[in-house]
Amino acid sequence: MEHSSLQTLTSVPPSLSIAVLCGVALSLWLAIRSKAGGLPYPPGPKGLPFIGNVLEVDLKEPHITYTRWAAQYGTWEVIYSRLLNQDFVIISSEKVARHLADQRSTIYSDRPQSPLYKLFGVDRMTFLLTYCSEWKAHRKLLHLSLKPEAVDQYQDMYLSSARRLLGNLKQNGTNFREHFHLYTGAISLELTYGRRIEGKNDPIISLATSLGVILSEETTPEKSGLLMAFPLLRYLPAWFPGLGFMHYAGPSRKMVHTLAELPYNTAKQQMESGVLPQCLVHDFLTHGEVEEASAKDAAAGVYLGLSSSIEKGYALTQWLRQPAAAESAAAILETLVLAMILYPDVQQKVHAELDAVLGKGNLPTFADRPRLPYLQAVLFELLRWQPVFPLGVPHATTTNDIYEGYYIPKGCIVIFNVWAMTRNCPDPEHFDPTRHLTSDGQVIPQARQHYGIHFGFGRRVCPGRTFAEYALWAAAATMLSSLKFEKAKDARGNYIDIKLEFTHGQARLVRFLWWPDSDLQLIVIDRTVTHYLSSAPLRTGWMIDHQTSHCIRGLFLINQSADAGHE
Ligand code: HEM
Repeated sequence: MEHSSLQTLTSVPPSLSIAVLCGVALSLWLAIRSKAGGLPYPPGPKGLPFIGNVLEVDLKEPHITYTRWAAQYGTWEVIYSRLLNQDFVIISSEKVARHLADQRSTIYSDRPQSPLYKLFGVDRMTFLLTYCSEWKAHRKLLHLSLKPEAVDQYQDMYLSSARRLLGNLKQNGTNFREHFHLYTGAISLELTYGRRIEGKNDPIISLATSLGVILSEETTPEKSGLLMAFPLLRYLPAWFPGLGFMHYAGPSRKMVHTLAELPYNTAKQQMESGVLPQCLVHDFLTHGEVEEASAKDAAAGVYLGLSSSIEKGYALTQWLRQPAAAESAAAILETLVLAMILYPDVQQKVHAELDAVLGKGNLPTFADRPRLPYLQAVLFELLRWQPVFPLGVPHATTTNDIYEGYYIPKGCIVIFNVWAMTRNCPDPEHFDPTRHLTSDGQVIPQARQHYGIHFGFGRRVCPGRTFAEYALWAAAATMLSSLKFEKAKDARGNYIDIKLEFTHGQARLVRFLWWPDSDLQLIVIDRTVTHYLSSAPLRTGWMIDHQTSHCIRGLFLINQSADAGHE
């Protein structure tokens, strides 16, 4: 009997067996897709059995795929998709995002997890924690120092750091990206531990940078996927083929531990001796009523993301999906420079506003901020034009949910499609600050609320938003009060076109501007210096613009023949 059924099976033509298998797979797939008492998942692309929509997502620019889906599936602003075994909902409407994240915050405030977090020792960082009591303790602490009234106290710190940034740019514009990272990193470090750094050779920063390199090179979403698909692999030795990255797990854990302990303990000793300046750890020790371990981790979570990005460029933060303080703010400053070069009329208006309010050549203070609405609108427009987190930072659901008759399962990854939310306006690719202004040039009241989408949703919303806004404003106002950015010119004096290109972090969350290092791309002009002193030593890279009599310094190596021509 057995034999005959086997014979029957083997005698079936192969094409029929494949058809039967596909049929079974399809019914399984359809069964999976209509869960929870027959309620359907939100609309979305059908996808293939088992692998789901993996092949349909443009991995380089997933926000473009998701925005196309949002348009394709019409008025419904929540799209469902499945990548391998993982459910996703993609929300492309600010209203729905706020509704779910704010009003159902107990369901929508978890974070997706990876087995690599624990393996590499970063699982206790605030931004990676699940929605648990430990996370709540971190948020309580961070709120102490990052609430608007608290960050307001640091005005002098932002301004003096912005002036150092200006000095660095004037001194050596070639490394402008490094200056931006140093600026945002230094102020965040000072805010966290009250520790002033003068350069990237600070031992703590070097350690964090090395850690960032390990995490960036040895841990990738692909490796995370491997361990999630085959959890037992983590118990195999690191020499096992394909598991070489596990060699780095132990050292990484040690480095994270050192980085959480060392600066915290130093700050604590300074506190005991009465010399610790106002900072996060100062507030934690004075008012924070939580375990010391939580305080160390909460501080390290802010600090780790920032210091690693100073030199090696985004390493830690890309991989961890850390919505990093320094990295995001530095990326925004780069985009500011790009916008000023591509839209000289906008730059001219910013200069005019600054000169009218401050007087030409004077540096700003925060008292000037309310009188500079155009500059504020430029900062709002920067993030709308080129959001740093085009897909926000993913949340996950803690339980099943039903929204408008659609089923959203527990453990579903929730993507906030910030890109789509910033494209629903006329001519979205055009940089136009006046979108955020009334007809008489004042900032429209809703602009600030809409800007909030770049800092996340619900209980997970970025605790550093106000701090970031101060830091960006100080840098932008200080730089633009003195500097003018322009496209570079070739040897014949023609402007060199800039190719607008963005690149993504490994986790494809953060978009970075792509500046090919080899090209002479832009020049920075000190517009406060109108007379060139011939007695001053002529420095490589400086030249005079004879039309404006401005002193100009190339951000990249100035083309020799162009240089000679100007001199
Ligand atoms: C322009 C700069 C910044 C941008 C665009 C930004 C954006 C974000 C976003 C989108 C999130 C995720 C929110 C969500 O899950 O819905 C986030 C979380 C976070 N941000 Fe920021 N951020 C910036 C600066 C900062 C700064 C300066 C700090 C600290 C001083 C900071 C600390 C954090 C922390 C700790 C989290 C994790 C919150 C959690 O998971 O509960 N960020 N940020």
